[in-house]
Amino acid sequence: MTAAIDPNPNSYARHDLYEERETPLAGIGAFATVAIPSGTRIFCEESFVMLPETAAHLDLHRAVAALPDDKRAEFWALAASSKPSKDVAWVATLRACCDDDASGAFNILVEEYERAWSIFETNRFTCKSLDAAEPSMLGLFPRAARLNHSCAPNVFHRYNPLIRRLTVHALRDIAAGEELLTSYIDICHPTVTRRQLLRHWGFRCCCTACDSPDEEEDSRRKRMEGLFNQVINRERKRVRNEANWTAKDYERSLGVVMKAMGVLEQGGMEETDTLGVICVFGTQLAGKAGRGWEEEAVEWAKRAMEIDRKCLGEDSKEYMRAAELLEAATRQKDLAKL
Ligand SMILES: C[S@@+](CC[C@H](N)C(=O)[O-])C[C@H]1O[C@@H](n2cnc3c(N)ncnc32)[C@H](O)[C@@H]1O
Repeated sequence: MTAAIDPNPNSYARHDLYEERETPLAGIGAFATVAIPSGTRIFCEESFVMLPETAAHLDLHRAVAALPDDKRAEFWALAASSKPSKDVAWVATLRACCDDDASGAFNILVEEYERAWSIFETNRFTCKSLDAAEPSMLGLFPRAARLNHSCAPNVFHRYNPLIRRLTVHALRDIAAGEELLTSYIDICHPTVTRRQLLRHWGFRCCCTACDSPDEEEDSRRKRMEGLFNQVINRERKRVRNEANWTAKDYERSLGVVMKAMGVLEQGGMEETDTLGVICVFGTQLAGKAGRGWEEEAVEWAKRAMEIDRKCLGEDSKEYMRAAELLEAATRQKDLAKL
């Protein structure tokens, strides 16, 4: 089953659902101007700078210099909060390219390169290619760059390589006036780990999850991290050792999947990097486990499809894959191959 892809790129842009404005403590943010129902594609946009993960200061500066004037101005207006890189080899390379390095002009130039790098590090999004074997790229998206972070986000972002755009979807119903908040990191970590990861962006998160007085909030994420790792490790083991994997082994894996789903649902963490992935594993394992698990396979495939539709849209490869899984689970055929 494949979803129709809109050939008109302009129809991807939505300007009617939110506005950008200053927040009291987190610079500029994006705020809903109307009620936004769960699953709405709030906006979707092309990158204006896209570089390989291995790119460095000089590559970035070259890419920015090549932008048209309005885009270049947009780049320099973005927030710059990341700390300078420890890598300084590029300074010597830059010096070698400059005619006159005796004056203060060179220092000013270095500062400009450092600011560009800080803007890039503060605002870039990982863009995975269609082919999982291809290395990821890092992209800048001017609208998404204004989304602030929360560890209990109400929107979900993901680069969609099929339409070559970053999409932003509502994870739940959002009221007019609410700030749109995405998560810069995997939300299935305990607070102490999330704080470390968020140091990259130079702020201390005070979201409802980080500042929750409820200790259960943190222990749920610790449990989730452990269960998610268990599911992944058991899957790796199964793939290496599929011929010897017994019905008992499948049942054990499915037990961990069900526990993980329970914890995620309890915590309202219904997004595709967590619950969506778990539902796909559940469907595949139930399909391979065979007798007695058929109905679960269908239910989990439906859940995966729902979550991928909500977080990514019907034009995503994840949604299309979940639809294929549902079809196979419903027909009780070919599931073992997926
Ligand atoms: C991608 S930008 C987001 C937009 C930014 N606020 C702006 O003014 O353009 C990331 C930066 O926003 C700020 N920021 C994002 N989320 C925040 C939060 N929850 N609390 C405080 N600052 C935050 C940090 O300075 C961070 O490095």
